[in-house]
Amino acid sequence: MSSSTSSEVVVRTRHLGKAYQLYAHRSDWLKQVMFGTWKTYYKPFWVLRDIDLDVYRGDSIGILGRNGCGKSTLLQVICGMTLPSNGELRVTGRVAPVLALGATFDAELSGRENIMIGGAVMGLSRSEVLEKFDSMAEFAGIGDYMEQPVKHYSMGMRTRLAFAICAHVEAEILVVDEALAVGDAAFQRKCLDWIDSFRRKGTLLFVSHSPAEVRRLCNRAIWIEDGRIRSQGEPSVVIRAYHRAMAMEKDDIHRFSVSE
Ligand SMILES: Nc1ncnc2c1ncn2[C@@H]1O[C@H](COP(=O)(O)OP(=O)(O)OP(=O)(O)O)[C@@H](O)[C@H]1O
Repeated sequence: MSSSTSSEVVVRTRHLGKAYQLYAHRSDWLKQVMFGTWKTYYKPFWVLRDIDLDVYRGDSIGILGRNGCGKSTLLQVICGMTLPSNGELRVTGRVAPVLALGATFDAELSGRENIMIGGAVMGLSRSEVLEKFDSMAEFAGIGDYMEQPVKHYSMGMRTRLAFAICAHVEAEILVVDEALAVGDAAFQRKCLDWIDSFRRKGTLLFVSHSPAEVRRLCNRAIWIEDGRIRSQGEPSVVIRAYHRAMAMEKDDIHRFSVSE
């Protein structure tokens, strides 16, 4: 636990694992639905294994790891978007998941209508959403597109809308999964400034491929490899270990291709 955080654990996982069901043929899915009680028609693909994690109130945790190692899945499990396959999970407090919220937008509805629904999903009353609407619209900064169906939005505009809602729901835990990667420089700056102020009062879980961002915003880093926590602790220490492993791997690949 960092000295800047409290002793209250807001996210606790023990031996948490997540497996997806992989089917060799499409028809196997239907067979599983119909005859799954007697026979299994899929192979489990373990994406997370044995995750033991304590997140303290006030922590800002940066999650690192190569593509496909399980970072997003871990956040999705913590947000309640997908269920763990085994182990324990306890989350205390309102969670605002930026990318996950964007993924639930109804593409046929306008930005304004999605704000009304998204705000309600995040626990705001109708009058609270109406009261905060102008401020959300200003944060999103998408102008007249607020009245257009979301299906006409770019990825960056969807993320702006999702971030604007999350920034107004007074969540205790903010989950940012590479959401900044799709924003332009001005929006990234705005979000980073907002995250910077949020982390002074809330708890942050932040997936990023930018070590500089993790160093600046986080008091702890977690490096995930092949679905397991490989290392966690002070960001600069974890980042150094992660980079060293990446560099050694690059050297191995280089040696292999030279000796071929
Ligand atoms: N619904 C799903 N069904 C089957 N496999 C899945 C599903 N969602 C994710 N996966 C697999 O789980 C693994 C972990 O995915 P995840 O998105 O958590 O990785 P990540 O570390 O966030 O990667 P990235 O840095 O590329 O975003 C990947 O191999 C991915 O293909």
